[in-house]
Amino acid sequence: MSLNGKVALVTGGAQGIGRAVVQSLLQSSAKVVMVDLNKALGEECKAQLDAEFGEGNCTFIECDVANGDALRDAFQSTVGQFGRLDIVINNAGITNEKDWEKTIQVNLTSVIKGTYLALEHMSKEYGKQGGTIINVSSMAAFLHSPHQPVYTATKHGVIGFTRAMADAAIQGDYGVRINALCPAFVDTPLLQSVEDEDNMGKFVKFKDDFKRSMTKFGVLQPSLIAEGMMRLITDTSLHGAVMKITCSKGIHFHTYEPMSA
Ligand SMILES: NC(=O)c1ccc[n+]([C@@H]2O[C@H](COP(=O)([O-])OP(=O)(O)OC[C@H]3O[C@@H](n4cnc5c(N)ncnc54)[C@H](O)[C@@H]3O)[C@@H](O)[C@H]2O)c1
Ligand SMILES: CCCCC[C@H](O)CC\C=C/C=C/C=C/[C@@H](O)[C@@H](O)CCCC(=O)O
Repeated sequence: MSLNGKVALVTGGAQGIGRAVVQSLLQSSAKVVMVDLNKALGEECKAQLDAEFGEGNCTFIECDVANGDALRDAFQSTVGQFGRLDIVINNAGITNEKDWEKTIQVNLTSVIKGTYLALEHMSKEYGKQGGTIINVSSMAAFLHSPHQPVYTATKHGVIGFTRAMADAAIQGDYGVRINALCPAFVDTPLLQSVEDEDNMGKFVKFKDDFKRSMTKFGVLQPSLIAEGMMRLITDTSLHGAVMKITCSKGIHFHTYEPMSA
C-alpha cells in the first residue's frame, strides 16, 4: 500500500514513539500532522523535519488531546489544510498515578474521542473514503506492575475499546481498519518519568519492581515501534489485530480464544 498522497494525524507526535512514527510516515511520502501539547518541542521538531523532507509535508498543531474541542479543531484543520484524512495514530499518553483522573482522560478518553473523530472524517458511514486507525496501548495491559495501576487500567481499556470498534467497523461497513499496538519498555522520555514522586505518588515506592522488569525484559528503540506501526498501516489484511512488540519476540500478535459461553 503506497502512502503517497495519504494524510496522517499523529497525537503526541513531537517526541518519543510518536516522533519516530512521524519520521517513518514522511519517509513513505505521506503528509503528516503532528498534534502535541508541547509547543516548543513541536515547533523544533517541525523545523527539523522541514529541513529533512522539505516544507509543506509536515504540520504541527499545538493541542491538548484531553480538550475535546481542541482535538476536534485539530482534525478539522488537518482536513482543511490537506483536503483529506487517511491515517490516525492515537499515541499521546502519560503515566501519572497522582493525577490519575488526568491519566484516564489522556490515555483512554482521548483515544476514544480521537477514534470517533477519525471515523467522522474517514468512515463510509459519513460518506468518506475509508482509512486506518491505530490506538497505542502497552504490554502493561498483559504484564501489569504494582507501580502503575491506573496506567495499566487505561491500556487494558484501549485494547477492549479498539477490538469492539473493529467489530463495529466490520458490521457497520465503515471501510476503516482499527488496530491496537502494545510496546514493552521503550527508550523515551516517558520511561524516565516513572521514578518521579510527582508522577507516581505513593506508588513510587514500587519503582524498584518496575526497574527489575526493565532489566529482565529489556528496552526497545522507538524505531522498532515505528516499524510495527508501518506494518499495521500498510498491511490491509490486518484489522482488529493487537500487535505486541517485545525484546524477546520482536513484532508479533496477541492471540485470542474464540468467544464461548
Ligand atoms: N515508552 C514506553 O516504554 C512505552 C511503552 C508502552 C507504551 N507506551 C505508550 O506509547 C505512547 C507514547 O509514549 P512515549 O514513550 O513516546 O512518550 P513520550 O513522553 O516520550 O512522548 C509523548 C508525547 O505525547 C505528548 N503528550 C502528552 N500528553 C499530551 C496531551 N494531553 N495532548 C497532546 N500531547 C500530549 C508529549 O508532549 C510528548 O511529545 C503512550 O501512549 C505510552 O503510554 C510507551
Ligand atoms: C512509562 C511507560 C510505561 C511502559 C510500560 C511498559 O509498556 C510495560 C511493559 C511491561 C512488560 C513487558 C514485558 C515484556 C515481555 C516480553 O519480553 C516477553 O517475555 C513476554 C511476551 C509475551 C507475549 O508476547 O505473549
